Amino acid sequence: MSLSTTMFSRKYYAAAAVGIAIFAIFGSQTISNTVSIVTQGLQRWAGTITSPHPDTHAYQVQFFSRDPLVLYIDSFLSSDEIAHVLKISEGHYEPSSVYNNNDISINLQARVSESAIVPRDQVVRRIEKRAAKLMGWRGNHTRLQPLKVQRYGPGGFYTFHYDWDALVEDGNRATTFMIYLVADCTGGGTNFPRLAVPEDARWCGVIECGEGRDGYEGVTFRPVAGSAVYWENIHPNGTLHLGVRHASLPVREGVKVGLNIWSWDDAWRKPGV
Ligand SMILES: O=C(O)CCC(=O)C(=O)O
Ligand SMILES: [Fe+2]
Repeated sequence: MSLSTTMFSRKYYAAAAVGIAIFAIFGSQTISNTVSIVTQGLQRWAGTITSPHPDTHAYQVQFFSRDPLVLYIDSFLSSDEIAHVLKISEGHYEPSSVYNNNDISINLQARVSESAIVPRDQVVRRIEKRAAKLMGWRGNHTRLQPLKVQRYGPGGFYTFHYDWDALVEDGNRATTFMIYLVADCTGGGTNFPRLAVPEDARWCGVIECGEGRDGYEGVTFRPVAGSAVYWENIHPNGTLHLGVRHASLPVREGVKVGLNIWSWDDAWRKPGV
C-alpha cells in the first residue's frame, strides 16, 4: 500500500468512526436531516447556475374539462405571494368597469367590484413566469397582460360574460387564470353555466354540488385562497369558444379578492375575415 493510499484510508476510517459516533449519539433522524440539508444546499447551488431566480413553488394541476380546456390548480400561489400581491395593490383600486361596444363604463347592473392593476415587481414577475410556463410556449405573439386584482364586498358580482372580445378582428384574449387571493366569503363562486358537472363526486371538494349549486346551471368553482381556475378562450381553429361563458356569483357576506392573469394573442385573426 503506498503512503498516500494509507493516509487516505486513515482519513476514511476516521470519518467513518465520526459518522458512527454521530449516528450513535443522535440517531438516524439527525443523519437524514443532515443529508437533506446538504442535498437542498446542492440543489440551490445548482439552481443558481441555471437560473438566478428558480421558482421552487409547488402546485397541483388537474384537468377539469377538455373542451373547453379548463384546469383546476391547487395552491397556485403561496400565502406569502398572496399577502404580497394584496399589499402592493392597496391604494390602486378603482370601481370596475365593463366593455360594451368599444365603450368602457361603470355599469352596476353588470359588475360591482373594485379592480387594480398590480404594480410589477420581482414577486409579480415570478408569478407571471409560473403562469406563462404552465400555458406552454406560444411564441412572441402571445403575451401576458398586466395582472389585475378584483375585490368584491357583500353584494359584489360580475354578470355572465366572456373574456374574449367579439368586436375586435386583430388579436384577442387567449387564456385566463382566475386565482383566488381572499376567499373569506359566502357566495362568490365562479360559475360556468355551459360546463358539464363531472360524474366523479370527488370534484365536490372544489365545485358546488347538490344544494350548494343554488339553482345555477353548470359548474360553480368555490373560491379557495391560493387556488386557480385556468381556461382557454379560443378554439384551436381560431373561433371564440362559447363554452367559457362565466360569472362571479354575488358575494353574500365577507370579501373575495381574485387575481386575473390573461394572455393576449396578437396573431389571432377573426376567422373568415
Ligand atoms: O371573480 C370571478 O370569479 C370571475 C372574474 C371574471 O370573470 C373577470 O374578472 O373577468
Ligand atoms: Fe371573466
